[in-house]
Amino acid sequence: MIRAQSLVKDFDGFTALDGVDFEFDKPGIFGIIGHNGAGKTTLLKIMSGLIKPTSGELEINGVDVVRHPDLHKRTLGYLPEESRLYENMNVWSYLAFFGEIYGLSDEEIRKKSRELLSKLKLDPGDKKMGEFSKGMKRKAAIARSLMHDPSFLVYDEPTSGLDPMTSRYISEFLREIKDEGEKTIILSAHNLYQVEEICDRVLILRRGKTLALGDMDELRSKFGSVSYEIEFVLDDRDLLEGVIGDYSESAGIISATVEDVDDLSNLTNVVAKGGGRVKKIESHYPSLEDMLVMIGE
Ligand SMILES: Nc1ncnc2c1ncn2[C@@H]1O[C@H](COP(=O)(O)OP(=O)(O)OP(=O)(O)O)[C@@H](O)[C@H]1O
Repeated sequence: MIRAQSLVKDFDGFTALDGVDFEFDKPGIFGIIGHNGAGKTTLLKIMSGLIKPTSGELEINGVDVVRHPDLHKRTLGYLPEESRLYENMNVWSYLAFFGEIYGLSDEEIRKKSRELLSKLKLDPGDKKMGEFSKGMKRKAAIARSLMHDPSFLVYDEPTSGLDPMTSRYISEFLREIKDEGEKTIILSAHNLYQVEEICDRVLILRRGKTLALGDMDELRSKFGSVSYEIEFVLDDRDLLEGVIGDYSESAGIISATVEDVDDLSNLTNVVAKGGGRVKKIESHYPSLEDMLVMIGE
């Protein structure tokens, strides 16, 4: 359970977060999105106990994170936007190093490292981490964040800069963690398709303020309704007068977008009565990307 109330963060007179409130009350994935500079990393750092808010309250799983960040860190796995890896180490020593910091036994370290590298499909061979690809580095950092089996994960842009295959693999990995039903994952991302796919609840930040908060259905109803794309054939174009506005035509097929379900029904009646035929109707919901474009910088 996360409860954030009126979180404010000032950096030398610049307000990066300006009174952010939200709650997330179950295991699952909570996404934070917004344009560059919206305050995502600042919020994630506060949620990790790495920096303190200038004012406001934050409680995570019963711990007052503002006053007791160290208590919170025991159950936290944090993935920064850019992880500093130990270039000359191999990944086994790297995971062992962090395993020891977390107080794991040698046996636990070996078991956990094997399990995580296999789940993440990270096969390091005899490469040092400095020789890893970006995707391998990200996977190593994710494995490190999970060594002590934390219940709360804070991931800052887990798939940024990765190719679509690796990005997809990491999304699937996060979804599997979510399906186990024991961990809460807070992530920020610019890959909005990924956020739509895996997040249960999304916070949209704009210049440090909450612009919207909800699951995808709630956000869609806030940012606009469904529209319908229709394709049909109809010989007598005069029948369309006053029924639809703009339409385009290619190889005898007419395409139009209709915003209202009654207008759609009216149009399909006109097409049927005029001896035409509807070939396709598709519903179009606003995506998170559409929403971010709508809200502007
Ligand atoms: N330590 C700092 N000192 C001064 N200003 C800061 C500091 N950290 C962040 N900021 C400012 O706070 C604002 C929010 O930054 P933040 O990194 O949280 O944004 P973001 O949403 O994560 O951006 P991006 O998508 O580009 O990573 C920015 O204007 C940034 O310059």
